[in-house]
Amino acid sequence: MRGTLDVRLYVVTEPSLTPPPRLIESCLAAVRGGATLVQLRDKQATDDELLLRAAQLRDVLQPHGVPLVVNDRLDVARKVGIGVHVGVHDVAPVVAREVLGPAAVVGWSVEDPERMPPEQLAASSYLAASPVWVTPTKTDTAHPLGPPGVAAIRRATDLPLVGIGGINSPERAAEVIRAGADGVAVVSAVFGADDPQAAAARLRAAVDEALRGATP
Ligand SMILES: Cc1ncc(COP(=O)(O)OP(=O)(O)O)c(N)n1
Ligand SMILES: Cc1ncsc1CCOP(=O)(O)O
Ligand SMILES: [Mg+2]
Repeated sequence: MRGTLDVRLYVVTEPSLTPPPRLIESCLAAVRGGATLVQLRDKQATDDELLLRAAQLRDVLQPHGVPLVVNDRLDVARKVGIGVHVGVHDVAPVVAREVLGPAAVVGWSVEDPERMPPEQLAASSYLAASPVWVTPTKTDTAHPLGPPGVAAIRRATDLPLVGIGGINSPERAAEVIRAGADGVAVVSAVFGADDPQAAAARLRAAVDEALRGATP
């Protein structure tokens, strides 16, 4: 594993699949199945709702040693004492790092391997190759990178790297790892499954097996 952050199975919430009454239960099921990192991604919640959900999730994940990251919202991350994931159209990793301090998890989406300024890399805890494949879960994405795009990012940095987007099977998860990623980030493959724990376990097993075969 590169770095100290465990990104092997990163689950990202989505209000239509993890509605508020089921949010905590769904995330805990994913963790029981082997999720190593959780992102609270909710663009519909009010500020108060997001703050409350973030604090509750932080508290239930903490005994499992699974870090929580909030999507986009640096203000929420700062208030709740959690990490943040930022994309190309959000605040830059250098800004997030300055606000959250050296110990925080700061994740950054990479949509183009040619656009990875060293100062942003230095401020990031992990990178997400985004998207690897087309996905119905998020349609306003950049052009899919495919496994070759993941490999190009891998050649440019040693930071922990996940692929996200369209990773809808253990086979695709393994393909992303074989391209050079350290883990996979998924929404629907876990939270859209009838049994999120079992789905997470299958993905995690595929990631672990592919990692065993990957060159160190
Ligand atoms: C792990 C991970 N990777 C990529 C994204 C996408 O971020 P972004 O491009 O900022 O898009 P939104 O999620 O904000 O719609 C992500 N959230 N998480
Ligand atoms: C949040 C996000 N960022 C890039 S693709 C994506 C959605 C991934 O969803 P799924 O795992 O269901 O394809
Ligand atoms: Mg964003």
